[in-house]
Amino acid sequence: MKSVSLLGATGSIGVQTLDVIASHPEQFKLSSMSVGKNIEAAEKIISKFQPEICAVQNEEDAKILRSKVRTSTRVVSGMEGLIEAAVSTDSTVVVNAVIGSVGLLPTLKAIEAKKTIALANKETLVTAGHLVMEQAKQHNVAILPVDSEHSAIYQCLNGEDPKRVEKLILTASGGSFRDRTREELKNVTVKEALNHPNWSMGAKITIDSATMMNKGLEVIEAHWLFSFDYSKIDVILHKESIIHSMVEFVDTSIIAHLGQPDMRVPIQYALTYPDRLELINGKRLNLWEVGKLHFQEMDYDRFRCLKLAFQAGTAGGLMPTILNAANEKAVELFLNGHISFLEIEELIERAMQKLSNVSKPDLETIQETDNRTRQYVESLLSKGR
Ligand SMILES: NC(=O)C1=CN([C@@H]2O[C@H](COP(=O)(O)OP(=O)(O)OC[C@H]3O[C@@H](n4cnc5c(N)ncnc54)[C@H](OP(=O)(O)O)[C@@H]3O)[C@@H](O)[C@H]2O)C=CC1
Ligand SMILES: CC(=O)[C@@H](O)[C@H](O)COP(=O)(O)O
Ligand SMILES: [Mn+2]
Repeated sequence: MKSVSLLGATGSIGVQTLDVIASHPEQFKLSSMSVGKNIEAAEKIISKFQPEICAVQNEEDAKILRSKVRTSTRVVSGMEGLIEAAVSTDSTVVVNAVIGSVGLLPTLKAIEAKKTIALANKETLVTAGHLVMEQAKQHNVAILPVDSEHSAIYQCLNGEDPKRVEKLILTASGGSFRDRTREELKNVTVKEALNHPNWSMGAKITIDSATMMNKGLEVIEAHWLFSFDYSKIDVILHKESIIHSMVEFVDTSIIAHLGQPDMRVPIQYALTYPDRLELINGKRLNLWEVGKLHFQEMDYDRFRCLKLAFQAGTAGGLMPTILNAANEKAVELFLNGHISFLEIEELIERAMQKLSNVSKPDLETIQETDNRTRQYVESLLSKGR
């Protein structure tokens, strides 16, 4: 029986993780969980899974939840609560499925507590990859990828000598606007941007996918997870999301990972690794039903966010922190109707130009820069750009 701590239980990855846990009750139990603001959903999850701890973002919501909970679950709140949910039970694995750089501190604390990390929260590695990987090495803790591309690469690399790897090839669906020109992107709406062709995901990552920043964040995530230089990481457009990613070797062989676009597969694999379990209600992939698979070279002028992410990753230091924080703020502004779709990349670029870089930043500098970047992006808005 594996005991699981789940951060972000009410989100897209969180709900699918609960589905995996419930589908194999003999294998998994939920020992702790966290939610943001959705306490109605939290109440239902608590009643079904009876975890020891539930962390809620705000104390006011925590008070309401405490008055409703009928189990012995302890309801805690704030960042302290989130960390408690990550470290204070007998769990051996923490699934980090919160959104944004808020996931960084609980990840670092969970590593210190020697928990295996099943990482969906890519912003954590983008904002402070060197700190997370150093900490994991120091405590001999595994970081297992949940992100579909990284889970695919992890499986393609299995047992291979990294020196024999030519390239990691991440596939990108192209998101909601893959067939539109830049001219056509000027007036797209939030509703259109939220309509991803292949995956049903949370709002922020769906917008990231439409701007191609998701792939940019994933390039940086791959750099840290697999220790490859950016010159060895490539992105290719593949609109069907059937090949989840590939690895090319020095002898020209390419190993690819294929499957249905179903996040329960990489979530479950991270929980069972190195073993596998049947995916309950999983749809098998019949390639004759798919028919053709399509591939296209990446156009970095069309997808400027991807270019910015490669620049930030290659520059290193604080640049990925700035890229990530500016993106989080800009996406929030777009989702709230304050800026247009193309202004997302503009604000990120301006933040990267304005804020200065520092190599090997410590945690405090990263947190301070994250805040300062968000404030800078906000200030551009109030100045009317
Ligand atoms: N969705 C997907 O298929 C994939 C997602 N990922 C990555 O996984 C992570 C989660 O994505 P996804 O599930 O789509 O996101 P969602 O927006 O669906 O869920 C986010 C979760 O985090 C909680 N949350 C939000 N803000 C805070 C906060 N400030 N403090 C604490 N908790 C908070 C939310 O709580 P509440 O709803 O209660 O407010 C919710 O439980 C992201 O990093 C994403 O990039 C990676 C690959 C695929
Ligand atoms: C499911 C998953 O891992 C997402 O990150 C997905 O990859 C988004 O798709 P694109 O970014 O390729 O549009
Ligand atoms: Mn992905």
